[in-house]
Amino acid sequence: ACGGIGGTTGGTTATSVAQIPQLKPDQQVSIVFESYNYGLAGSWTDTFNALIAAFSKEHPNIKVTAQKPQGNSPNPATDTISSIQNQMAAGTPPDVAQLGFSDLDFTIHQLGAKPLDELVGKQEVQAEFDGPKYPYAARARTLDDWDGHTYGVPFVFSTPVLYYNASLFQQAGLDPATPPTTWQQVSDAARAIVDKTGKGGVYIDCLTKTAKDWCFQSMVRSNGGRVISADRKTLTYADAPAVQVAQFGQQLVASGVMPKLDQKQGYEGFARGDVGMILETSSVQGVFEKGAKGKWDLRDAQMPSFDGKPTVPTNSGAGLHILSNDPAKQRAAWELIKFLTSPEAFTMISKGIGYLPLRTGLLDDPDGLRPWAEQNPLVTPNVAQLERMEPWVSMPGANYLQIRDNMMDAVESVVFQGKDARSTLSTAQQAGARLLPAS
Ligand SMILES: O=P(O)(O)OC[C@H](O)CO
Repeated sequence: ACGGIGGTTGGTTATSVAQIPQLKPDQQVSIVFESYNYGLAGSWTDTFNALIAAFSKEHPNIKVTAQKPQGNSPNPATDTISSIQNQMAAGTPPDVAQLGFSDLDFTIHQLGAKPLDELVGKQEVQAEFDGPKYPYAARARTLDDWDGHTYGVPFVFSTPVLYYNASLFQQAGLDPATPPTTWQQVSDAARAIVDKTGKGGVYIDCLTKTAKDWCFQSMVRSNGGRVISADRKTLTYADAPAVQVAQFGQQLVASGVMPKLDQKQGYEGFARGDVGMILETSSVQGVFEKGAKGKWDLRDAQMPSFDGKPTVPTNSGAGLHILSNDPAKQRAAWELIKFLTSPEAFTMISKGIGYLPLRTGLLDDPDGLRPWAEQNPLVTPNVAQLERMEPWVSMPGANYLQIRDNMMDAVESVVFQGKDARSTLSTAQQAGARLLPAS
């Protein structure tokens, strides 16, 4: 029987590991922590440096060496797995790593992430999620579960948020108090922005290989389909709902309201005030706030719907996983994980970067994040979507990345190069189907 969000696909799952001892008060331990949030200067790196400094103060016996994934992809979050594999081949993997939910199947079955409930015991895992004060949001706490075990602690993520430039709305004669709620309204607003201001209309950061597939999955589900069947055995991204999403993106580009930009150009352009709207992860909210400060009015809204069909927000982001085989390092890694997911840490992460505070009770507490949230309403649409969020589903098997990348390459070529949607997605899907694990 399968738990989590899908079936296992073979590999090397540990089913029984010994519970690790506590560290002695004077026991010195060094661990390596790898996070893609070290891959972008500014709000990401600053916040993570502050987090590790605060942890080191609380745990002077644990020395943390923090590093970004090896590689030079424009999106450091796409370098994580090859980085771990290279270090594993060299015999020196990091002890604790922040790995994407899209990589979960592979992380468990090929990278050998440890089942935390066996490492530290079920009760301690439960206590971590319940917290003494602010429990994890219900939709967040099981994202790294599989087959009845907890292989990671969900850490940083967002749902798809529609950020918009209220100053450009005003210049275009649009009402910034009523942002678009449907994709048709987005298209119309984008047209007005292009025509009246000469700026870009909208950038949907869900339609390229670099964006990965978290919010493409969300858009397709919001149009009544899926990219892979619920049992993760059949690819379904050449079905009508996905084809229509790709065609919609293509029309936006062809009509000149979505600029032909890659991911980095897209979010940097929006931060500069050169694009009216962007569908984006809140991981770059700090970049937008910095760009907007003193120059233009940054606001946001929930993701738009297709003609009023209910939206299905999915999550981006990553969880924290223990890869070390050494009991002392495993315990030190667990201490780091507990700290990084503490109320104190989520307060720093939400304020500094913009990711969701997964201990959502913080937002209701006058001594927690409530005063900040009242001054910073950008968090509100994201938190509302968290309540009905569905998991970002990882593709199955050892070829999962190739399956995902083939799909997103096909989507990208439809949207940005004008390829025929139906035939392009069908051809890619047939190739992807051959890469699925035999079952
Ligand atoms: O998945 P997130 O939300 O952590 O964001 C990382 C993105 O890939 C940045 O573009």
